Amino acid sequence: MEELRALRARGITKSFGDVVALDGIDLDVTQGRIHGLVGPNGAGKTTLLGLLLGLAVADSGRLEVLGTPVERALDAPDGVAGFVDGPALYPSLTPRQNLAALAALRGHDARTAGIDDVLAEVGLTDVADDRTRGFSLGMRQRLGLAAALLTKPRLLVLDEPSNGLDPAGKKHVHGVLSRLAADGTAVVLSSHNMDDLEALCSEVTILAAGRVVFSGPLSKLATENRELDYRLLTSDPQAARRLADDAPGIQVVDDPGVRQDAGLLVVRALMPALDQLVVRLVERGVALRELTPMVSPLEAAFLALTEQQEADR
Ligand SMILES: Nc1ncnc2c1ncn2[C@@H]1O[C@H](COP(=O)(O)OP(=O)(O)OP(=O)(O)O)[C@@H](O)[C@H]1O
Repeated sequence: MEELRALRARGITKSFGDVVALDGIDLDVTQGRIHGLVGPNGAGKTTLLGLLLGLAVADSGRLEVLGTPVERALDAPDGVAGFVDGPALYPSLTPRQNLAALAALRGHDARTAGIDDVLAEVGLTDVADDRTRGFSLGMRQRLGLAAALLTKPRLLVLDEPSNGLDPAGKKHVHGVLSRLAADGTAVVLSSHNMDDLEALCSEVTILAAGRVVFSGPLSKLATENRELDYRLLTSDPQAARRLADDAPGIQVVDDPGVRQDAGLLVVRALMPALDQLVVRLVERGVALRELTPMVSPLEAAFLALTEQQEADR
């Protein structure tokens, strides 16, 4: 079955005076996927999300959202909703009144706009009639998400939606986004939190200094040609060390953060060399008890790619 494209960007540039925020960005997002944008501070994530929401226009390049080319107008393309830099809310109004005002602005009848449903969906029913002023960041984020859901978007654009959420709130919001994606909505979100991205996204784009340094499935990042450090715990640490020292493509790393007396070994390797080492260990009767990357593949890739880009500047 052909996958429907929610978003296609080619050669997008955007500058603010002398500052080049986006420098030839290509991006593809398919319907029903959650796509993560990650990058150091100032990499251009918010600028890019703002273009998708029609808050600014690109200086050059082609942008197609939900099958329609985005021209130079400042307006959210039909079917797109979300927020950057935190949701815009009226602090003197309650969540219910905020959503009713938004529905009215769009020419909808507040009674039939589904306000109760979206408040329940984001877990704000209990505070639906409290004033928004004084809401925590996490509650405002949830209300911003409710406002976006009210439009039944086919492309949802969120700038750091997990900011300020406690673990339960995060889990709740992740559930909402995953359900939306399962129903066919494309979600593009930025985050600095690798755990969130790994939990939520099937694909990521890494930006550094306004450029794409990686874009694709998370699984590809994990197997990309990059050495990672792994913790290795076996039934016979001495034998494991001897085998690791002799194994081609394996470097034993003396990591001060790892307790040697606990029998742990840290090895740096590409996946095929690591596979070979595991086979050798088992052949020699050394049982494998734990084998985990020291940092997640996404975090390792993020650090390697963005540091390289910074060095090249
Ligand atoms: N309105 C603006 N006027 C001037 N410069 C801007 C403006 N918006 C963004 N920039 C600059 O463009 C670059 C990209 O900023 P952007 O906010 O898109 O980065 P980001 O990846 O979202 O960063 P962060 O992770 O800190 O939120 C930065 O150098 C920033 O200072």
